[in-house]
Amino acid sequence: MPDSLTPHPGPATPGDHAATGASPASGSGAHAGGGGPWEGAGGRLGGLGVSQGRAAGPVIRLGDPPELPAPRAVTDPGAEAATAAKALEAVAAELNRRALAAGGEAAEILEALAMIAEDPMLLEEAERLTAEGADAAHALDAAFAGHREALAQLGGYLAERAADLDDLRHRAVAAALGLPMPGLPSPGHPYVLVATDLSPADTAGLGPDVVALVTEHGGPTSHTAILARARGLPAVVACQGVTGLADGTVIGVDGGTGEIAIGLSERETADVGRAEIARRARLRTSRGPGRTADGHAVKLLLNIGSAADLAPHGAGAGTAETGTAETGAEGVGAEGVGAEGVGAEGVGAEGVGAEGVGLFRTEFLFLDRRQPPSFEEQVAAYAEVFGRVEHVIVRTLDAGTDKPLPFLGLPREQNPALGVRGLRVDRLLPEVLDTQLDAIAAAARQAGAEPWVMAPMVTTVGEASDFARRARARGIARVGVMVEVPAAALRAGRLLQEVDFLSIGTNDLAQYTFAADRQHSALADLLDPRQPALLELIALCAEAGRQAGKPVGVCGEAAGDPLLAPLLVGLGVTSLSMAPVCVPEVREALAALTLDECREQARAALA
Ligand SMILES: C=C(OP(=O)(O)O)C(=O)O
Ligand SMILES: [Mg+2]
Repeated sequence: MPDSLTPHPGPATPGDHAATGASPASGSGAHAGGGGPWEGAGGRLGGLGVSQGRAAGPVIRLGDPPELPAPRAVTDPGAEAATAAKALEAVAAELNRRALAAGGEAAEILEALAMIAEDPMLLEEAERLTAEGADAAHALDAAFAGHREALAQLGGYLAERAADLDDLRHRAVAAALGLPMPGLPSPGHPYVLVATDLSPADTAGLGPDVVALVTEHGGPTSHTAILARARGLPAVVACQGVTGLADGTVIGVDGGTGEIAIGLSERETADVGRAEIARRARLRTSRGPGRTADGHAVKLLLNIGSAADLAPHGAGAGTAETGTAETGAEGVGAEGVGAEGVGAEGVGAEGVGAEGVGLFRTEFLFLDRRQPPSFEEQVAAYAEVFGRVEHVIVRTLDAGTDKPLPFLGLPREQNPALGVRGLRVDRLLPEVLDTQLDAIAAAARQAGAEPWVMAPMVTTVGEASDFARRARARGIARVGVMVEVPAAALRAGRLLQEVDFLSIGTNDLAQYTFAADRQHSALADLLDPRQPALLELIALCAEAGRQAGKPVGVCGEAAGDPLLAPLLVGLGVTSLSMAPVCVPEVREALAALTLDECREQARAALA
């Protein structure tokens, strides 16, 4: 049975988000597979691609930090303390000035940095050191070093923030020495900015002439990566040796694969620019089923909370794209939209032409209420979605922790994330699940649909088999479970003897694998879905699915990351379910690589 949302021409998608295409030297991101669209006579470097897209242009390296001269004999400690204070003031003033000019997210970052420069503890430490005989520059250097050390010892995400302090230190020392403050070059032409590490202040202050970023240090959660992604600027971090390139060397940067090609010709540079413009245009109109460059089908599905997350019925009149021969049995096209599909007028969810709904989070119907929704109300809400989308995976109520439902009257818990949540609510209130399964079955009959149904937070085989029995007893043909707990991943093969499919919730699976609260920003590095331990669990599930001949998808946020999607496919998952905005880029990312290349990425990540 084909699973589909009718593809239709929709509004511009958020894939078109960068200034790079506006610049003549800006790059592509066409992701034509293994190597870039360049020869690059000067060889290659490799790093970690953290922001999709390709660009080419001459390298300009960020100016070196000021050299600290030998300590001076101090005759007037008060004057040194005043110089140190003025230097910190000047740094804060400069950052605030740039914040005003930048606006938005960049302004917030610059203002936060200005506040660090104004931190009284920093000044007190510098004053203490001048009183002990240090000159202003050395006092500032030592005060920043102390703060930096404290951060670095905390490790992980906070250690990545140490670079912020280095940048402030360079600025403050330069100000104390009467040197110009180090900062971004403005050569008046497009260029690739290369640096040992880029401070948030620098990244936030980037002008439109920067077409790509490459740094020698940095990680996927660094500000460089986050801001580059937000701006759609191709970026590569952890690129060893890049600062050894001479200014003016023309390089090609692939922010997806992390490849740097050195010594591009004028023609190659122009080709990269054209390809990038074409890529962005393609993303805007991207349609069709998910598949790799060699035709391996991977369903691209949507995460929704209600029918309102689908485009209004009838909004996207017209030209449904027809399926093609390579689409295969699981493909989607005009023929995939039957009477039970989204309708002849061709409504694609948000116009992105996905192949169905991979995660219908039903708890949104239950939130913010004094009473649970009635049986009839539930039937109407589910039938509305089933009537508009042919392939829907509906998840039963996932209450608890971040989604509390007061009317359930669940007992207060010391540690709710490890308590009665998801399917576990059924232990206390079995009628909630029974009513919901009844409502799903009734809605399916009403809409003439065959939804797949899955349970959240399943931990044991016993839970899976009980859930499957109760769902099948109501005529629900395809029953699955989410894999969000390591115990479930470890028993994936056994679970698949009970159910028809698995859907991996990487958000919770990361939380429970790394014992790190998924909402805790200071633990973001632990929650990074690239962590090999998480990837191993995903691989276990995918392999179990392959052996059982049953689908295993991913519906956590990781599925919508175009840098991760190929890797997940390489691990063997069969579908990716994501927020609608993510679909075009993920589709594009998969289409650029063969299945073998995806597998190679997976092998490398696991290693
Ligand atoms: C998709 C998931 O479920 P939710 O984010 O709703 O907990 C997940 O945990 O990855
Ligand atoms: Mg979850």
